[in-house]
Amino acid sequence: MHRRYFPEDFIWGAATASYQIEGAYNEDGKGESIWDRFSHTPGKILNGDTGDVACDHYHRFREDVKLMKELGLDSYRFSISWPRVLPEGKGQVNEKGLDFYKQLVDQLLKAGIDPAITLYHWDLPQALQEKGGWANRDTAKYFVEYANLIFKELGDVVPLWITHNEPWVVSFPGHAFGEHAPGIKNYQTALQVAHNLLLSHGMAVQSFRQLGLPGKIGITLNLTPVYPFSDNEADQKACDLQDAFINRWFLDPIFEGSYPEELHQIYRKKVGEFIIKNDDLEIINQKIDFLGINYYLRLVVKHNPDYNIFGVETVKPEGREYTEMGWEVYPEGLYDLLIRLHKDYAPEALYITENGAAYQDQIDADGRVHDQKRIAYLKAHLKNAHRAIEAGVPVKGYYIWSLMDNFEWAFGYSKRFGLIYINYDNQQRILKDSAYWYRTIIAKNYIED
Ligand SMILES: CO[C@H](O)c1c[n+]2c([nH]1)[C@H](O)[C@@H](O)[C@H](O)[C@H]2CO
Repeated sequence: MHRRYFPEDFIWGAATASYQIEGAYNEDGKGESIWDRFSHTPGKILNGDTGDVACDHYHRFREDVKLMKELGLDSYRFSISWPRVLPEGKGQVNEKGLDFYKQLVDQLLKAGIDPAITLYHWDLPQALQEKGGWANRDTAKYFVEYANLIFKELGDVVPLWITHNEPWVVSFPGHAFGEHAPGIKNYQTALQVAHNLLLSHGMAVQSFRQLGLPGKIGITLNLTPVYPFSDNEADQKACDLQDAFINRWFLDPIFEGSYPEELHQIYRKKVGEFIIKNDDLEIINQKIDFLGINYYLRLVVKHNPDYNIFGVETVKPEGREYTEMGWEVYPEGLYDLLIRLHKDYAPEALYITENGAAYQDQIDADGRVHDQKRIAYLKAHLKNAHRAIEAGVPVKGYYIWSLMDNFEWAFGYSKRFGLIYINYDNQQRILKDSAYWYRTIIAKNYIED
Protein backbone atom coordinates (compact mmCIF):
# COMPACT_ATOMS: atom_id res chain seq x y z
CA MET A 1 0.00 0.00 0.00
CA HIS A 2 1.21 3.48 -0.90
CA ARG A 3 1.26 5.94 2.02
CA ARG A 4 0.40 9.56 1.19
CA TYR A 5 1.81 11.63 4.08
CA PHE A 6 0.34 15.11 4.59
CA PRO A 7 2.54 18.08 5.65
CA GLU A 8 3.53 18.01 9.32
CA ASP A 9 1.49 21.19 10.05
CA PHE A 10 -1.57 20.10 8.03
CA ILE A 11 -4.81 20.97 9.87
CA TRP A 12 -7.40 18.20 10.27
CA GLY A 13 -10.82 19.56 11.09
CA ALA A 14 -14.58 19.24 10.89
CA ALA A 15 -17.23 21.89 10.23
CA THR A 16 -20.74 22.90 11.26
CA ALA A 17 -22.91 26.02 11.16
CA SER A 18 -25.01 27.77 13.82
CA TYR A 19 -28.51 27.43 12.41
CA GLN A 20 -27.91 23.80 11.47
CA ILE A 21 -26.88 22.51 14.92
CA GLU A 22 -27.56 24.96 17.77
CA GLY A 23 -31.32 24.93 18.31
CA ALA A 24 -32.39 27.23 21.19
CA TYR A 25 -33.81 29.39 18.40
CA ASN A 26 -35.54 31.81 20.79
CA GLU A 27 -33.66 31.23 24.04
CA ASP A 28 -31.59 33.52 26.26
CA GLY A 29 -32.40 36.66 24.30
CA LYS A 30 -31.55 35.40 20.79
CA GLY A 31 -33.26 37.40 18.04
CA GLU A 32 -35.13 35.84 15.09
CA SER A 33 -33.09 34.95 12.01
CA ILE A 34 -34.28 34.78 8.41
CA TRP A 35 -33.91 31.00 8.65
CA ASP A 36 -36.19 30.91 11.72
CA ARG A 37 -38.72 32.84 9.67
CA PHE A 38 -38.21 30.75 6.52
CA SER A 39 -38.40 27.35 8.29
CA HIS A 40 -41.55 28.47 10.13
CA THR A 41 -43.17 29.29 6.78
CA PRO A 42 -45.30 26.33 5.67
CA GLY A 43 -44.07 24.53 2.56
CA LYS A 44 -40.50 25.80 2.59
CA ILE A 45 -38.76 22.91 4.35
CA LEU A 46 -39.20 19.17 3.73
CA ASN A 47 -41.44 17.53 6.36
CA GLY A 48 -41.97 20.97 7.95
CA ASP A 49 -38.62 20.61 9.77
CA THR A 50 -37.14 23.65 11.53
CA GLY A 51 -33.92 24.54 13.34
CA ASP A 52 -35.82 25.23 16.57
CA VAL A 53 -34.01 22.36 18.36
CA ALA A 54 -31.69 20.87 15.69
CA CYS A 55 -28.84 19.03 17.50
CA ASP A 56 -29.43 21.03 20.71
CA HIS A 57 -25.79 22.04 20.51
CA TYR A 58 -26.52 25.25 22.44
CA HIS A 59 -27.07 23.08 25.55
CA ARG A 60 -24.81 20.12 24.64
CA PHE A 61 -21.68 21.92 23.40
CA ARG A 62 -19.48 20.59 26.25
CA GLU A 63 -20.39 16.98 25.30
CA ASP A 64 -19.78 17.78 21.64
CA VAL A 65 -16.34 19.30 22.32
CA LYS A 66 -15.46 16.11 24.22
CA LEU A 67 -16.37 14.11 21.10
CA MET A 68 -14.18 16.40 18.96
CA LYS A 69 -11.32 15.77 21.37
CA GLU A 70 -11.98 12.02 21.14
CA LEU A 71 -11.57 12.30 17.35
CA GLY A 72 -8.33 14.22 17.82
CA LEU A 73 -9.41 17.21 15.71
CA ASP A 74 -6.81 19.95 15.27
CA SER A 75 -9.50 22.52 14.47
CA TYR A 76 -13.28 22.97 14.57
CA ARG A 77 -15.01 25.28 12.10
CA PHE A 78 -18.31 26.71 13.33
CA SER A 79 -20.37 29.82 12.66
CA ILE A 80 -21.69 32.49 14.96
CA SER A 81 -25.41 33.28 14.90
CA TRP A 82 -25.49 37.05 14.34
CA PRO A 83 -28.97 37.43 15.92
CA ARG A 84 -27.85 35.43 18.98
CA VAL A 85 -25.31 38.14 19.80
CA LEU A 86 -27.13 41.13 18.26
CA PRO A 87 -30.88 40.31 18.37
CA GLU A 88 -31.78 43.34 16.22
CA GLY A 89 -28.70 42.95 14.04
CA LYS A 90 -27.16 46.11 15.47
CA GLY A 91 -27.15 48.11 18.69
CA GLN A 92 -27.95 46.23 21.90
CA VAL A 93 -25.66 43.23 22.54
CA ASN A 94 -27.18 40.04 23.98
CA GLU A 95 -24.54 39.18 26.61
CA LYS A 96 -25.92 35.63 27.14
CA GLY A 97 -25.53 34.94 23.44
CA LEU A 98 -21.99 36.28 23.39
CA ASP A 99 -21.22 34.26 26.51
CA PHE A 100 -22.24 31.02 24.74
CA TYR A 101 -19.55 31.54 22.11
CA LYS A 102 -16.95 32.59 24.69
CA GLN A 103 -17.65 29.36 26.61
CA LEU A 104 -17.52 27.28 23.41
CA VAL A 105 -14.16 28.80 22.44
CA ASP A 106 -12.87 28.28 25.98
CA GLN A 107 -13.88 24.58 25.89
CA LEU A 108 -12.21 24.15 22.50
CA LEU A 109 -8.95 25.75 23.62
CA LYS A 110 -8.92 23.61 26.78
CA ALA A 111 -9.36 20.55 24.53
CA GLY A 112 -6.41 21.64 22.39
CA ILE A 113 -8.67 22.36 19.41
CA ASP A 114 -8.22 25.56 17.36
CA PRO A 115 -11.49 27.43 16.73
CA ALA A 116 -12.14 28.50 13.12
CA ILE A 117 -14.99 31.01 13.08
CA THR A 118 -17.33 31.71 10.18
CA LEU A 119 -18.92 35.08 10.83
CA TYR A 120 -21.84 34.58 8.43
CA HIS A 121 -23.34 31.21 7.53
CA TRP A 122 -26.72 32.47 6.24
CA ASP A 123 -28.69 33.28 9.42
CA LEU A 124 -29.20 37.05 9.01
CA PRO A 125 -31.13 38.81 11.80
CA GLN A 126 -34.74 39.08 10.63
CA ALA A 127 -34.78 42.67 11.89
CA LEU A 128 -32.24 43.56 9.18
CA GLN A 129 -34.24 41.68 6.56
CA GLU A 130 -37.12 43.99 7.44
CA LYS A 131 -34.83 46.84 6.32
CA GLY A 132 -34.05 45.14 2.98
CA GLY A 133 -31.49 42.58 4.16
CA TRP A 134 -28.42 42.07 1.98
CA ALA A 135 -30.08 43.99 -0.87
CA ASN A 136 -29.66 47.07 1.34
CA ARG A 137 -26.06 48.36 1.21
CA ASP A 138 -26.35 49.42 4.88
CA THR A 139 -26.28 45.73 5.87
CA ALA A 140 -22.60 45.69 4.87
CA LYS A 141 -22.00 48.39 7.48
CA TYR A 142 -23.98 46.50 10.13
CA PHE A 143 -22.00 43.33 9.26
CA VAL A 144 -18.71 45.12 10.00
CA GLU A 145 -20.09 46.38 13.34
CA TYR A 146 -21.08 42.79 14.19
CA ALA A 147 -17.69 41.48 13.03
CA ASN A 148 -15.87 44.06 15.15
CA LEU A 149 -17.84 42.98 18.22
CA ILE A 150 -16.69 39.37 17.69
CA PHE A 151 -13.13 40.37 16.71
CA LYS A 152 -12.79 42.34 19.97
CA GLU A 153 -14.22 39.52 22.12
CA LEU A 154 -12.38 36.56 20.51
CA GLY A 155 -9.76 37.99 18.16
CA ASP A 156 -6.82 37.29 20.49
CA VAL A 157 -7.49 33.53 20.74
CA VAL A 158 -9.05 32.49 17.41
CA PRO A 159 -6.49 31.78 14.67
CA LEU A 160 -8.77 31.41 11.64
CA TRP A 161 -11.56 33.75 10.51
CA ILE A 162 -13.96 33.31 7.60
CA THR A 163 -16.04 36.37 6.73
CA HIS A 164 -18.72 34.61 4.66
CA ASN A 165 -19.77 31.09 3.82
CA GLU A 166 -20.71 30.77 0.13
CA PRO A 167 -22.01 34.20 -0.92
CA TRP A 168 -23.16 32.54 -4.18
CA VAL A 169 -25.68 30.41 -2.25
CA VAL A 170 -26.86 33.40 -0.19
CA SER A 171 -27.32 35.39 -3.41
CA PHE A 172 -28.90 32.95 -5.88
CA PRO A 173 -30.81 30.20 -4.03
CA GLY A 174 -31.74 32.89 -1.48
CA HIS A 175 -32.65 35.81 -3.77
CA ALA A 176 -33.04 34.53 -7.38
CA PHE A 177 -34.45 30.99 -7.04
CA GLY A 178 -36.34 31.44 -3.75
CA GLU A 179 -35.18 28.04 -2.41
CA HIS A 180 -33.33 29.46 0.63
CA ALA A 181 -34.12 32.22 3.09
CA PRO A 182 -35.34 34.91 2.61
CA GLY A 183 -37.09 33.18 -0.35
CA ILE A 184 -36.87 36.03 -2.87
CA LYS A 185 -37.11 35.36 -6.63
CA ASN A 186 -35.50 38.37 -8.28
CA TYR A 187 -32.26 38.05 -10.26
CA GLN A 188 -31.44 41.75 -10.09
CA THR A 189 -31.84 41.67 -6.31
CA ALA A 190 -29.56 38.61 -6.23
CA LEU A 191 -26.83 40.53 -8.07
CA GLN A 192 -27.09 43.46 -5.66
CA VAL A 193 -26.96 41.01 -2.73
CA ALA A 194 -23.84 39.35 -4.17
CA HIS A 195 -22.16 42.73 -4.48
CA ASN A 196 -23.10 43.88 -0.98
CA LEU A 197 -21.91 40.57 0.50
CA LEU A 198 -18.55 40.99 -1.26
CA LEU A 199 -18.37 44.62 -0.11
CA SER A 200 -19.04 43.58 3.49
CA HIS A 201 -16.29 40.97 3.18
CA GLY A 202 -13.75 43.57 2.05
CA MET A 203 -14.80 46.04 4.74
CA ALA A 204 -14.51 43.36 7.45
CA VAL A 205 -11.02 42.37 6.27
CA GLN A 206 -9.96 46.06 6.41
CA SER A 207 -11.29 46.30 9.96
CA PHE A 208 -9.56 43.06 10.97
CA ARG A 209 -6.25 44.50 9.71
CA GLN A 210 -6.81 47.81 11.54
CA LEU A 211 -7.35 45.91 14.80
CA GLY A 212 -3.97 44.23 14.30
CA LEU A 213 -5.27 40.80 15.30
CA PRO A 214 -2.91 37.79 15.30
CA GLY A 215 -5.09 35.40 13.27
CA LYS A 216 -5.64 34.81 9.57
CA ILE A 217 -8.72 35.97 7.65
CA GLY A 218 -10.30 34.79 4.40
CA ILE A 219 -13.58 33.84 2.78
CA THR A 220 -15.19 30.50 1.92
CA LEU A 221 -16.61 30.01 -1.58
CA ASN A 222 -18.57 27.08 -3.02
CA LEU A 223 -16.37 26.32 -6.01
CA THR A 224 -17.50 23.82 -8.59
CA PRO A 225 -15.33 22.78 -11.55
CA VAL A 226 -17.37 22.76 -14.74
CA TYR A 227 -16.75 20.39 -17.68
CA PRO A 228 -18.29 20.54 -21.22
CA PHE A 229 -20.59 17.67 -22.22
CA SER A 230 -18.84 17.52 -25.60
CA ASP A 231 -15.89 19.27 -27.22
CA ASN A 232 -18.09 21.24 -29.58
CA GLU A 233 -17.74 25.02 -29.37
CA ALA A 234 -21.25 25.69 -28.05
CA ASP A 235 -20.77 23.30 -25.12
CA GLN A 236 -17.35 24.78 -24.35
CA LYS A 237 -18.91 28.25 -24.31
CA ALA A 238 -21.67 26.99 -22.03
CA CYS A 239 -18.98 25.62 -19.74
CA ASP A 240 -17.19 28.98 -19.59
CA LEU A 241 -20.44 30.79 -18.79
CA GLN A 242 -21.36 28.37 -16.00
CA ASP A 243 -17.83 28.75 -14.58
CA ALA A 244 -18.25 32.53 -14.59
CA PHE A 245 -21.71 32.26 -13.00
CA ILE A 246 -20.70 30.04 -10.08
CA ASN A 247 -16.97 30.57 -9.59
CA ARG A 248 -15.52 33.66 -11.28
CA TRP A 249 -18.31 36.06 -10.26
CA PHE A 250 -16.80 35.89 -6.76
CA LEU A 251 -13.18 34.88 -7.41
CA ASP A 252 -12.47 37.72 -9.86
CA PRO A 253 -13.62 40.64 -7.64
CA ILE A 254 -11.80 39.19 -4.61
CA PHE A 255 -8.52 38.40 -6.39
CA GLU A 256 -8.59 40.82 -9.37
CA GLY A 257 -10.90 43.66 -8.35
CA SER A 258 -13.27 43.24 -11.31
CA TYR A 259 -16.35 41.27 -12.34
CA PRO A 260 -16.16 38.90 -15.37
CA GLU A 261 -17.02 41.36 -18.16
CA GLU A 262 -18.78 38.96 -20.58
CA LEU A 263 -21.17 37.75 -17.87
CA HIS A 264 -21.65 41.30 -16.62
CA GLN A 265 -22.77 42.26 -20.14
CA ILE A 266 -25.29 39.39 -20.18
CA TYR A 267 -26.63 40.52 -16.81
CA ARG A 268 -26.89 44.14 -18.00
CA LYS A 269 -28.93 43.00 -21.02
CA LYS A 270 -31.10 40.32 -19.43
CA VAL A 271 -31.34 41.25 -15.75
CA GLY A 272 -30.50 44.93 -15.34
CA GLU A 273 -27.85 46.87 -13.45
CA PHE A 274 -26.85 46.62 -9.82
CA ILE A 275 -25.24 49.47 -7.88
CA ILE A 276 -21.45 49.55 -7.61
CA LYS A 277 -20.05 52.66 -5.93
CA ASN A 278 -16.72 54.38 -6.53
CA ASP A 279 -14.07 52.31 -4.69
CA ASP A 280 -16.24 49.23 -3.92
CA LEU A 281 -14.11 46.87 -6.00
CA GLU A 282 -10.93 48.21 -4.45
CA ILE A 283 -12.41 47.40 -1.03
CA ILE A 284 -13.50 43.93 -2.17
CA ASN A 285 -10.04 43.26 -3.62
CA GLN A 286 -8.43 43.29 -0.16
CA LYS A 287 -5.55 40.88 0.25
CA ILE A 288 -6.75 37.79 2.13
CA ASP A 289 -4.61 35.31 4.06
CA PHE A 290 -6.36 32.24 2.61
CA LEU A 291 -9.18 31.08 0.36
CA GLY A 292 -11.67 28.60 1.84
CA ILE A 293 -13.07 26.08 -0.62
CA ASN A 294 -16.25 24.07 -0.21
CA TYR A 295 -15.98 21.21 -2.69
CA TYR A 296 -18.65 18.52 -3.17
CA LEU A 297 -19.14 17.82 -6.86
CA ARG A 298 -18.40 18.79 -10.43
CA LEU A 299 -20.88 19.99 -13.07
CA VAL A 300 -21.12 18.80 -16.68
CA VAL A 301 -22.93 21.26 -18.96
CA LYS A 302 -24.12 21.62 -22.53
CA HIS A 303 -25.54 24.43 -24.63
CA ASN A 304 -29.34 24.58 -24.64
CA PRO A 305 -30.75 27.89 -25.91
CA ASP A 306 -34.10 27.31 -24.19
CA TYR A 307 -32.72 26.37 -20.81
CA ASN A 308 -32.08 29.54 -18.79
CA ILE A 309 -30.77 33.09 -19.19
CA PHE A 310 -27.39 31.61 -20.16
CA GLY A 311 -28.64 28.76 -22.41
CA VAL A 312 -26.72 26.32 -20.19
CA GLU A 313 -28.13 22.94 -19.16
CA THR A 314 -26.46 20.74 -16.56
CA VAL A 315 -26.40 17.01 -17.37
CA LYS A 316 -25.86 13.95 -15.17
CA PRO A 317 -23.29 11.62 -16.79
CA GLU A 318 -24.36 7.98 -17.03
CA GLY A 319 -22.63 5.25 -15.07
CA ARG A 320 -21.39 7.50 -12.32
CA GLU A 321 -21.99 7.27 -8.54
CA TYR A 322 -24.20 9.92 -6.87
CA THR A 323 -24.73 10.83 -3.22
CA GLU A 324 -28.13 11.22 -1.49
CA MET A 325 -28.09 14.87 -2.62
CA GLY A 326 -27.92 13.72 -6.26
CA TRP A 327 -24.35 15.08 -6.47
CA GLU A 328 -21.89 13.17 -8.62
CA VAL A 329 -18.96 11.63 -6.73
CA TYR A 330 -16.02 13.10 -8.67
CA PRO A 331 -12.88 13.28 -6.48
CA GLU A 332 -10.68 14.24 -9.44
CA GLY A 333 -12.66 17.48 -9.57
CA LEU A 334 -11.04 18.55 -6.31
CA TYR A 335 -7.57 18.13 -7.83
CA ASP A 336 -8.59 19.99 -11.01
CA LEU A 337 -10.13 22.80 -8.94
CA LEU A 338 -7.09 23.22 -6.68
CA ILE A 339 -4.69 23.27 -9.65
CA ARG A 340 -6.87 25.85 -11.44
CA LEU A 341 -7.12 28.13 -8.41
CA HIS A 342 -3.37 27.96 -7.84
CA LYS A 343 -2.69 28.77 -11.51
CA ASP A 344 -5.35 31.45 -12.07
CA TYR A 345 -5.56 33.21 -8.67
CA ALA A 346 -2.57 31.99 -6.61
CA PRO A 347 -4.10 32.34 -3.11
CA GLU A 348 -1.44 32.57 -0.38
CA ALA A 349 -3.04 29.52 1.24
CA LEU A 350 -6.07 27.32 0.70
CA TYR A 351 -8.24 25.45 3.19
CA ILE A 352 -10.79 22.87 2.13
CA THR A 353 -13.40 24.27 4.51
CA GLU A 354 -16.08 21.72 3.50
CA ASN A 355 -16.00 18.34 1.80
CA GLY A 356 -18.35 15.46 2.56
CA ALA A 357 -21.33 13.41 1.45
CA ALA A 358 -24.85 12.51 2.47
CA TYR A 359 -25.63 8.80 2.48
CA GLN A 360 -28.46 6.72 3.90
CA ASP A 361 -26.93 6.12 7.34
CA GLN A 362 -28.64 3.79 9.79
CA ILE A 363 -27.89 2.22 13.15
CA ASP A 364 -27.16 -1.48 12.58
CA ALA A 365 -28.05 -4.36 14.93
CA ASP A 366 -24.63 -3.92 16.59
CA GLY A 367 -25.52 -0.32 17.49
CA ARG A 368 -22.95 1.04 15.05
CA VAL A 369 -23.29 3.05 11.82
CA HIS A 370 -21.23 1.34 9.12
CA ASP A 371 -20.92 4.24 6.65
CA GLN A 372 -18.36 2.65 4.33
CA LYS A 373 -19.50 4.78 1.36
CA ARG A 374 -18.62 7.94 3.27
CA ILE A 375 -15.17 6.59 4.15
CA ALA A 376 -14.57 5.79 0.47
CA TYR A 377 -15.77 9.28 -0.55
CA LEU A 378 -13.54 11.05 1.99
CA LYS A 379 -10.50 8.91 1.22
CA ALA A 380 -10.79 9.52 -2.53
CA HIS A 381 -11.04 13.28 -2.01
CA LEU A 382 -8.13 13.34 0.42
CA LYS A 383 -6.07 11.46 -2.16
CA ASN A 384 -6.80 14.21 -4.69
CA ALA A 385 -6.05 16.96 -2.20
CA HIS A 386 -2.74 15.23 -1.55
CA ARG A 387 -2.02 15.07 -5.30
CA ALA A 388 -2.54 18.84 -5.48
CA ILE A 389 -0.24 19.43 -2.50
CA GLU A 390 2.44 17.35 -4.21
CA ALA A 391 1.94 19.54 -7.30
CA GLY A 392 2.76 22.60 -5.20
CA VAL A 393 -0.70 23.88 -4.23
CA PRO A 394 -0.57 25.39 -0.68
CA VAL A 395 -3.47 23.42 0.82
CA LYS A 396 -3.13 23.93 4.59
CA GLY A 397 -6.09 22.06 5.99
CA TYR A 398 -9.21 19.96 5.47
CA TYR A 399 -12.58 20.25 7.26
CA ILE A 400 -15.09 17.46 6.84
CA TRP A 401 -18.69 18.48 6.38
CA SER A 402 -19.94 17.71 8.85
CA LEU A 403 -18.93 16.95 12.43
CA MET A 404 -22.49 15.76 13.06
CA ASP A 405 -25.73 15.16 11.18
CA ASN A 406 -27.72 18.39 11.16
CA PHE A 407 -30.46 20.55 9.60
CA GLU A 408 -29.77 20.38 5.85
CA TRP A 409 -31.60 23.59 4.88
CA ALA A 410 -34.58 22.94 2.55
CA PHE A 411 -34.07 19.17 3.03
CA GLY A 412 -34.54 19.43 6.78
CA TYR A 413 -33.17 16.42 8.68
CA SER A 414 -33.59 14.02 5.76
CA LYS A 415 -29.94 14.22 4.70
CA ARG A 416 -27.12 12.98 6.95
CA PHE A 417 -23.56 14.33 6.35
CA GLY A 418 -22.10 13.78 9.81
CA LEU A 419 -19.18 11.83 11.17
CA ILE A 420 -21.44 11.61 14.21
CA TYR A 421 -24.95 10.19 13.90
CA ILE A 422 -27.65 12.21 15.66
CA ASN A 423 -30.74 10.42 16.93
CA TYR A 424 -33.14 13.36 16.83
CA ASP A 425 -35.62 11.57 19.10
CA ASN A 426 -33.28 11.64 22.09
CA GLN A 427 -30.27 13.69 20.90
CA GLN A 428 -28.01 10.64 21.34
CA ARG A 429 -24.66 11.01 19.55
CA ILE A 430 -23.16 7.87 17.88
CA LEU A 431 -19.70 7.95 16.27
CA LYS A 432 -20.06 6.47 12.79
CA ASP A 433 -17.34 4.18 11.39
CA SER A 434 -16.15 7.23 9.41
CA ALA A 435 -15.44 9.04 12.70
CA TYR A 436 -13.18 6.20 13.89
CA TRP A 437 -11.56 6.07 10.46
CA TYR A 438 -10.93 9.86 10.50
CA ARG A 439 -9.42 9.59 13.98
CA THR A 440 -6.77 7.18 12.67
CA ILE A 441 -6.02 9.40 9.66
CA ILE A 442 -5.49 12.38 11.98
CA ALA A 443 -3.25 10.32 14.28
CA LYS A 444 -1.13 8.89 11.42
CA ASN A 445 -1.24 12.02 9.17
CA TYR A 446 -1.37 9.83 6.08
CA ILE A 447 -3.82 7.89 3.93
CA GLU A 448 -3.06 4.62 2.18
CA ASP A 449 -4.10 3.84 -1.36
C1 LIG B 1 -22.66 22.25 -3.65
O1 LIG B 1 -22.63 22.17 -2.25
C2 LIG B 1 -22.42 23.42 -1.59
O2 LIG B 1 -21.15 23.91 -1.84
C3 LIG B 1 -22.63 23.23 -0.13
C4 LIG B 1 -22.90 22.06 0.55
N1 LIG B 1 -23.08 22.42 1.84
C5 LIG B 1 -22.93 23.77 1.94
N2 LIG B 1 -22.61 24.25 0.74
C6 LIG B 1 -23.19 24.60 3.17
O3 LIG B 1 -22.05 25.38 3.48
C7 LIG B 1 -23.60 23.72 4.34
O4 LIG B 1 -24.30 24.54 5.26
C8 LIG B 1 -24.42 22.52 3.84
O5 LIG B 1 -24.97 21.79 4.92
C9 LIG B 1 -23.49 21.61 3.01
C10 LIG B 1 -24.13 20.30 2.57
O6 LIG B 1 -25.14 20.56 1.64
